[in-house]
Amino acid sequence: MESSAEEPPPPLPPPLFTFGAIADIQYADIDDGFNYTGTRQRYYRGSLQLLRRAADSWRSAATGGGPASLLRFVLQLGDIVDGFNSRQRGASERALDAVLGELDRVGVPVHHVWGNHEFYNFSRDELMRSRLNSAPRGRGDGDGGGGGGGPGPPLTGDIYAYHFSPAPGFRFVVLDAYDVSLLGRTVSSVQYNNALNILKEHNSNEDLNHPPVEKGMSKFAKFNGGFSRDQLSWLDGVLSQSDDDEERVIIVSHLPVHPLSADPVCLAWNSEDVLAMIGAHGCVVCFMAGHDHDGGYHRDRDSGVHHLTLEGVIETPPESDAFATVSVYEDRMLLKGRGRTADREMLFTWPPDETQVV
Ligand SMILES: Nc1ncnc2c1ncn2[C@@H]1O[C@H](COP(=O)(O)OP(=O)(O)O)[C@@H](O)[C@H]1O
Repeated sequence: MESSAEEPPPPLPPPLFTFGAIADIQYADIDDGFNYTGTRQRYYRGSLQLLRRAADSWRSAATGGGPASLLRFVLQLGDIVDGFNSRQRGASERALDAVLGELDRVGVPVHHVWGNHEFYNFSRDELMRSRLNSAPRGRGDGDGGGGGGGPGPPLTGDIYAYHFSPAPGFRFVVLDAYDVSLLGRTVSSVQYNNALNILKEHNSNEDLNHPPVEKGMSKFAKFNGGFSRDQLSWLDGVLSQSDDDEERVIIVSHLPVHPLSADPVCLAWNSEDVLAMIGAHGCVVCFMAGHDHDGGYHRDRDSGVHHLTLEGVIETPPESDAFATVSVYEDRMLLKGRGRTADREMLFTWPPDETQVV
């Protein structure tokens, strides 16, 4: 019998590790509503059901399968509860308990990113003391977080950023996209006034939540924020160390930074600074964000970095889903999407050779 002309590709080995990712749950125990422009329905109660389905799926991934495929952790990309909760006494805490209860059932660590809705519900101090602060505490060994140890200059003050290594050769960096923002900063603080100056320099609207119409300026809205010089120099140190250690780095932030990976109105104020820094460090392979509920994806032509914006749970109808389970291999990440979130293969090599389909 003749053998077929083309052999099928060999099956992939088991992944090195697997993780879950979800964005913009924005749970509130209120009736459905719409986004500000009235163009998208928001399913405030339904978001908890969608989170439950994601948790069920991750729970079986964490407990089933072979040891190498076990789900290690979940990334919660920000806006876990909606700002509407803050209008009713005690509702923010109740909503937070409800969503964290669902995530607890998965039985793996959850890494929380902070978005604008975290600050509509809680002060920065409250967040720092809450379960939404997932930075490892009191460690100085390079896997520490916040103001703790790690390469580069230590983080000072109340910037919520840290890094962790779930497996040898891989590092995740959690960024604080509201470090420079009106949100979460007290009106009398130096940080608030610095942020106000930046915002007013680019946004002349009376309502600073109203984005400017000028091209490239729409990101300068009050519901966004940016990264301070301190945070960027800390990030530079972390990435330099990862370059030296030949690690692959995945950065996570509520706000996206690549203009082709999301609606530009959703970008961080100083997105260009982060893009330039990523471009200067070969270790970064992926930047994951939320905030734009439509989601988005773009592979940067220069750096080869995958910029992935996850679809928001809050604008996902009850009959659908929006979450990802990502398996990480030596040379790629395979994202298995559910519902509105599409499957995606993200190769690490760049530029791709002709045997690879990007
Ligand atoms: N175009 C706009 N003009 C004025 N205010 C806006 C505009 N878009 C959003 N906002 C306000 O900004 C805040 C955040 O908007 P929201 O849509 O809830 O953010 P997210 O997309 O993070 O859910 C809300 O208070 C909302 O009313």
